[in-house]
Amino acid sequence: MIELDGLTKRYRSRVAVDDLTVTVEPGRVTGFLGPNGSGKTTTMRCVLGLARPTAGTATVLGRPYRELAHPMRDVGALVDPRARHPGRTAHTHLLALARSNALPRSRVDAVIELVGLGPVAYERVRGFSLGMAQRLGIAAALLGDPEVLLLDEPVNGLDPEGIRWVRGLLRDLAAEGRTVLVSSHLMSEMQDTADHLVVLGRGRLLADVPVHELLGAHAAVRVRSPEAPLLAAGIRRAGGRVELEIDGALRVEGLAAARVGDLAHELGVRVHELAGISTSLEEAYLALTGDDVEYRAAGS
Ligand SMILES: Nc1ncnc2c1ncn2[C@@H]1O[C@H](COP(=O)(O)OP(=O)(O)OP(=O)(O)O)[C@@H](O)[C@H]1O
Repeated sequence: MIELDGLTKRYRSRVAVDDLTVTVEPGRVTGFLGPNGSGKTTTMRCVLGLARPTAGTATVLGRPYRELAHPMRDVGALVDPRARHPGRTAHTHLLALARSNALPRSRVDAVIELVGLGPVAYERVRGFSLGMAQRLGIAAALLGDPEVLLLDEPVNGLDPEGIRWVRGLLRDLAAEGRTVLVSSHLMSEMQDTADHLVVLGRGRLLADVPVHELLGAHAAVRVRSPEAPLLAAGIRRAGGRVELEIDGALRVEGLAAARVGDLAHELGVRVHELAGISTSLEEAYLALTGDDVEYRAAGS
C-alpha cells in the first residue's frame, strides 16, 4: 500500500504537487494519469525518497521510504530508464544492484529471463534501444520481488508486443496481491490495464475512481426522434444533458438508455433509434482534465 497524506511539493514559487491525499491499494493496478507537468513524477519521487515533501507525508507499507529496512524488497521502481552506467552490461548492472541490496544472485537471472533480455544480457547498456532500456528498468524494479511497484511510463518506447507484455505483467503482479502504481499517457493502454485511476491536474487530485465508474459517468445515450425538441425538453426536465448531433439525433448524458426510452413513452414521443454509447477512457480523461492542461498547442 502507498499512502499520501496532504503531500505537497513546491519548487520555489511553483507548486508541483498540491495537498494530495490518496491511498493506493494492493491487489489492483492503479493508473496514475494527468497532463504533462501535473505532478505524477514528482509524486513518485516523493514516495521513493528522491524528493523531500514540502508538506504532508508519503509512506510505503506504513513507513517513509527512508525508514524501510530493505527498500528493494519492499518497493520496486522505474523512474528514469536511462539512469544507469552505460559501460556496464545488463547482467553486471543488475548484479551490482543485487549485491548492494543483499539480494541473491539467482534473482538476476530470474528477472533477465522474465523481461526477455536473455539474448542481450551480456551486451553493454550503451547500445540499448529505449525499449530494451525500459525492459532493463523493469527488471531492476522486480529484482527484490517487491510488494509495491511504481512505474513511470513503463511502456514508453516499447513496441506493440512489448506493450502487451507489460500489460500482462502488471496484471499478474496485481493478481498476486501487490500494489502497482503506473503512470502513462496512453489512454487506450490504461483502459485495458488499470482497475483504478488516480488523476492529477496541476498537482491536485481530480479523480480517485475505479476505471468502470469513470467510464460510466461519461457514458452517453443516442436517441433519434421526429419530435426531437419535445423529447429534448423532457430529458432536460428529468435532469439529463442534451446536445444535438450533426445528423439530428440527440446525445444525452446523465440518464441511462432505459430512462430515456421510458421518458419518450411517457411523453408520447416516437423514437426511431435508441442506443447506449460507451466512452473511451481517452474521452472521459479529456473531459476530466480539460481545464487543467498546462501546455496546449495553439488551436487545440
Ligand atoms: N527539480 C525540479 N525543479 C523545478 N521544478 C520542477 C522540478 N521537477 C518538476 N518540476 C515542475 O513540477 C511540475 C510537475 O512536474 P512532473 O514532472 O512531476 O509532472 P508529470 O506529471 O510527471 O509530467 P509529465 O507527464 O510531462 O512527465 C512541472 O511544472 C515541473 O516543471
